[in-house]
Amino acid sequence: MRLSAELHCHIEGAADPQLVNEQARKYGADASRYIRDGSFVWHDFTSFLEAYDFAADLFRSEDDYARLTEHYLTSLARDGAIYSEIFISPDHARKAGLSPQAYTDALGEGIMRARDKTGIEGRMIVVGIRHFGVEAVEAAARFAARRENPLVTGFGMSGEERHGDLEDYVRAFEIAREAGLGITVHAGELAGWKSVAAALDHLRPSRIGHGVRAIENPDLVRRIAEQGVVLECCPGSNIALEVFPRFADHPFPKLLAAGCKVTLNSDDPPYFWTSLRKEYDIAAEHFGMDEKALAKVTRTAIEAAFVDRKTKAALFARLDRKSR
Ligand SMILES: Nc1ncnc2[nH]cnc12
Ligand SMILES: [Zn+2]
Repeated sequence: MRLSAELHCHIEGAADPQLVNEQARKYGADASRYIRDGSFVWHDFTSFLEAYDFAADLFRSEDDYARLTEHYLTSLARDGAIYSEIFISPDHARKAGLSPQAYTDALGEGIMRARDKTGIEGRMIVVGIRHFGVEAVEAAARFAARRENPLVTGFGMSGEERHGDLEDYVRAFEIAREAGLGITVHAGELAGWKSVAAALDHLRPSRIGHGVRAIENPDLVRRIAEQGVVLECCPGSNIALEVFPRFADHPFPKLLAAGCKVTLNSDDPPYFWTSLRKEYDIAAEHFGMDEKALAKVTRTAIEAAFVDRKTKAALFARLDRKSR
């Protein structure tokens, strides 16, 4: 089996339509506006976020979140994943009626259960939601910085990239950095190369969520390669959201050829009709990558992981055993 690792998946966005329908029944909600014929319904980024927020609101108890995480990571491991970082959103939990601490501990419990069953290692990246505003993102950073759950190892920001000015979010990222958390930020997905440059200038992340629209500026691509910034690429998501028209137009192969560190990720898998395994298959089919090149992508992900050195060494040992 091909081994893989994932750095970019929003846990609320990993709940498949069947599970969301079960949650809707449990809480007496009507999901028919957002799920039809067993598939999520949306037509652009704004309506995607609406469907996402609706589904997230149906995860309300500690048990809901623990089961979601256990279920997602167990299926990921069955597809060959040995490591996964999930984006977690205390704001979504609070809206659903759960405290950030209870939410994080429940997700941590799900991670541990999946590890006990399959051996997959998991960590959490707290994200602030950009369009919820600067105050909310700073509050998420302060929560992450307390590091009350040891599996929280990173901080990031997702949401509507076209909202607000990145410079206004500097404080949030400084709070997280001072706490020793790994830093990543969504940029260069819905907005162009300038958004990626601004993220590097102001937030100094070691990784960028997406970042693919850096391709619009060759100097920026060179900068990313030279600085060793890791791109969390999500090709299936990009095609579904029409960031690029076809896989043949996706810049992944060009970024790789330019020396950028690239990884493969599923983002919000059922919304974009994908999975981590499908992303690797897409790279094989559309980007001409052989198994050796895909194994290198997995190594890049482990190298860039927000995880302690000992765990990282154990993950590399698993990859080495496989390649012998
Ligand atoms: N693809 C995406 N971009 C920005 N924010 C998100 N939140 C969940 N999925 C996202
Ligand atoms: Zn994302």
